[in-house]
Amino acid sequence: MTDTRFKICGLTDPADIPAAILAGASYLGFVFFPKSPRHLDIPSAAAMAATAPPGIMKVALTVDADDAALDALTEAVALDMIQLHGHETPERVREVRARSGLPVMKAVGVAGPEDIADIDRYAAAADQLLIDAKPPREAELPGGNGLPFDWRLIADRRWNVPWMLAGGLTPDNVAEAVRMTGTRQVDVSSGVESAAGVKDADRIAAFGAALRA
Ligand SMILES: O=C(O)c1ccccc1NCC(=O)[C@H](O)[C@H](O)COP(=O)(O)O
Repeated sequence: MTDTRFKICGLTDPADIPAAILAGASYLGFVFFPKSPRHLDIPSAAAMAATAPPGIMKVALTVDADDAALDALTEAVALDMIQLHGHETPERVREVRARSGLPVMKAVGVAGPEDIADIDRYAAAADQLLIDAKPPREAELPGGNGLPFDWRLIADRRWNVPWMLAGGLTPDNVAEAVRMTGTRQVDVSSGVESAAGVKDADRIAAFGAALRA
């Protein structure tokens, strides 16, 4: 399992960056969604991203952002990828890629077999997919809810773009998730936190170790 790449999403403290790097993360995720406990303002994100070593993908997560918001982000923060975590259509995914000049990862929520067709639809438009648990109807946040979905739904599926498994992953269950789905990449947020929006360096290290075990 040593080649499983991972993203630590929702970094809020400058100290989260060395913790994620030390654990072996390939991607660092910054959330731009004011309702989230992980929301960052642009100057804070720019300062944090500037401390990341070369070769680590710095990903901005946005939710149904308009062009002006995306332009403000991409002008100020040294980014390598944009993650769209709202109701963006495949056409909007293509627009964001063309406008930003950055690769785009589209999050697709899965709750049941009826959601698998959506993954196929977005695979034709995005550079990467993030296959996440669909948020419960009453959830305040479209992601970062610490909920897994039934991994058997995607166990035998492959797409023609790179994809990441997300949703409720923890140091304790990530090895099983990789085994069941065959994914080469995973994403975690609340599973490596001590409280909402507060990353825990020991849990980040344990997550990386679980993928190397
Ligand atoms: O993390 C957030 O606060 C967030 C807010 C708005 C949209 C998406 C959000 N997170 C999305 C992610 O990429 C998470 O890492 C992914 O949903 C997995 O989260 P978790 O189940 O907590 O590991």
